[in-house]
Amino acid sequence: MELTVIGGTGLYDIEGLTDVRELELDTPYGQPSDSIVTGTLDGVRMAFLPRHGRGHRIQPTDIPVRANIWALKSLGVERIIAINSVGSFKKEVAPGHLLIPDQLIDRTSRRVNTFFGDGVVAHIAFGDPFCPDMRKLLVSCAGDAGATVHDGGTYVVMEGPAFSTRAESRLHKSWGADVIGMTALPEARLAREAEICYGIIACSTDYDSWHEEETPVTVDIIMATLKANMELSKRIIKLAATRLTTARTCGCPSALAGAIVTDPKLISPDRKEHLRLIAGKYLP
Ligand SMILES: CSC[C@H]1O[C@H](OP(=O)(O)O)[C@H](O)[C@@H]1O
Ligand SMILES: Nc1ncnc2[nH]cnc12
Repeated sequence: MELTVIGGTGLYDIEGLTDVRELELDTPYGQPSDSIVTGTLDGVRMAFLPRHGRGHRIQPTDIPVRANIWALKSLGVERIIAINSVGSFKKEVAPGHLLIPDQLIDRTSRRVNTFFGDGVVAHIAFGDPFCPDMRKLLVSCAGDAGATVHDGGTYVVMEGPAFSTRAESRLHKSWGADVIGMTALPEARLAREAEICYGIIACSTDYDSWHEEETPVTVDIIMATLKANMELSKRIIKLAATRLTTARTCGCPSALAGAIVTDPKLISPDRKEHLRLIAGKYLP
């Protein structure tokens, strides 16, 4: 599978695929958010998974992120483009603009964020949470697709589901963050543990709740720019599919090398088997 798209709010299917198959997968972490559609887009093998499920049934806290990433890894996925709607903390990142983030701040509180634990300790490097090559690809494809695109920025991940208070919004803005959403974590962290290249197209839909002259964000406000943002995202996905290089030269394919600190002799055969898909090459 050369490329995978995880769709967010407003993106529940991908158009133009041929050789379409719909896979209902099960994983050690339960079922993914929905069936995974695979197919070919302009000669490139692709997979698509909507993180909230079709019909938007799953709230951010309840997204089965480990099942989603495990299922994609089991299909041999090496690269993920994630589509995320976000509120903006910067006047210049207006609704309708796109931003390709390079940093994250974790403000979630109710999510399991690792495949490890249960007797196995692993500390991946996450200083740069996004694949640099995916970021470069997304910035160039977004520009060529006609988007106003901001290269880099910090995405605050909040728990939700309610939007921020004005005070929280001002606090996040004062930290120098650029955008806020509810879904980039633990998705990015689990993709890194699974050694999958991962990049986000953050689609600005609103000014969150900090702006003195604007109404604090509501779903209605978000809906006003959602359709145009998703049309742009689909154009970017198409361009990205044609511009993939075959071999990965970033650090993502070896993200787990040296990260597992537990003495392998102390890891039970059952636990090793459980982790085989994610970490098998490091746990002989
Ligand atoms: C329905 S607006 C709030 C919703 O939109 C974002 O979703 P996603 O990141 O999947 O595009 C945000 O994180 C919230 O889940
Ligand atoms: N302001 C906002 N806060 C959290 N998630 C969002 N998704 C889109 N806009 C958002």
